[in-house]
Amino acid sequence: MAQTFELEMPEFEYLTYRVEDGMGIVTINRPQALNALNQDLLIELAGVTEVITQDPEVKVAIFTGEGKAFVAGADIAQIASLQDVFAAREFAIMGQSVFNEIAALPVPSIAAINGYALGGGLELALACDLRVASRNAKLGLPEVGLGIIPGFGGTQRLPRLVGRGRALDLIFTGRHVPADEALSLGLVNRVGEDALQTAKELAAAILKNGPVALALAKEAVGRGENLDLQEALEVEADLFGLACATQDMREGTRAFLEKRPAQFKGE
Ligand SMILES: C/C=C/C(=O)SCCNC(=O)CCNC(=O)[C@H](O)C(C)(C)COP(=O)(O)OP(=O)(O)OC[C@H]1O[C@@H](n2cnc3c(N)ncnc32)[C@H](O)[C@@H]1OP(=O)(O)O
Repeated sequence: MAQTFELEMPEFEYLTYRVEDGMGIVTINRPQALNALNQDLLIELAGVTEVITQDPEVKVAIFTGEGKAFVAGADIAQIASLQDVFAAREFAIMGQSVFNEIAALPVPSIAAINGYALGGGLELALACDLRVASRNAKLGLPEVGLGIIPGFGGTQRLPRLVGRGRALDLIFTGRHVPADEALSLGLVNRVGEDALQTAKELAAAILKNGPVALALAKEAVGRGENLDLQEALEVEADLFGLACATQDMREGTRAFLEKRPAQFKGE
C-alpha cells in the first residue's frame, strides 16, 4: 500500500506561509512593530523552516515582510530586558541557530526585502542564498547605535559577502544603505519595483533547472567556503560525481542534444 506523509503545519501568530508554483513563501507579519523579531517570532521562523525542509513540493523558499518593513531588527524592547551576560549570549545563540537553519535549507532561498532590513532583519536576509530589494528598501546594521553589536550572524556573514572593509563601514556607521547602493555593494542581487514580484521572477528562473543539481551546487558552495581550495575542489568533484548519477543529469543532457526543454523530476 502506498504510504502518504502528512505534514503537520504548526500554528503561526507572527507569520503566514503559503506554497505557490513550487515556491514556499514566508511573510513575516508583525507590521505594528515593523516585523521586529521577538523570541516567539524566531521560534516560528524555525518552525516554518522545518516545514519547508520537509515539503517535497517546495523547490525555492522566499522570505518577505508585511507592510513597510522586511524586518526592522530584533525586538529592542526584548533586548533592553535582557538581564545579564548569559541571557544576552543565549539570545544571540538562539537567533544564530534559527538563521543557521535557514542557511541550511536544502532548497535555494531568497530574501524579498520590501522595506527596512535592519539589524536582525539584515542578518535574516544574509542567511538566505540570494537577496532582492524594492527600490525604497533600506538595509543596515545599526546595532552600535544601541550600544550593542550585530549578534545574529551579521559580523560574520556580511564581511564574507561584501568584504571586510565594506562590512566594517556599515557596522561602524550603522547607516541605512539604499537599494541602489546595496546593489553596487553586492549586498543584494537585484532591485525591482516590487520585491516579492522580483523574487518570484528570480525563483521562476531557478525553478527551470534540475532540483538535485541546485541542492548539490548549494552544498558545494557552502561546504567549500570553510575549506582550503584543494579540499574544496575535492568536494566539488565528489558532488559533480553525484550529480552525474541522477536521472536529472540523463534528462538534462539528452534534452540539450535533442534540442528540447528538459523535464526534470528531481531524482
Ligand atoms: C542581534 C540583533 C540585534 C538587533 O537587530 S537590534 C535592532 C536593530 N534595528 C534598529 O535599530 C532599527 C529600529 N527601528 C528604527 O530605527 C525605526 O523604527 C525605523 C527607522 C526602522 C522606522 O522608523 P519610523 O518609520 O519612524 O517607524 P517607528 O515609529 O520608529 O516604528 C513603528 C513601530 O515599530 C516599532 N519598532 C521599530 N523597530 C523596532 C525594533 N527593532 N524593535 C522593537 N520595536 C520596533 C517602533 O517602536 C514603533 O512602535 P510604536 O508604534 O509602538 O511606537
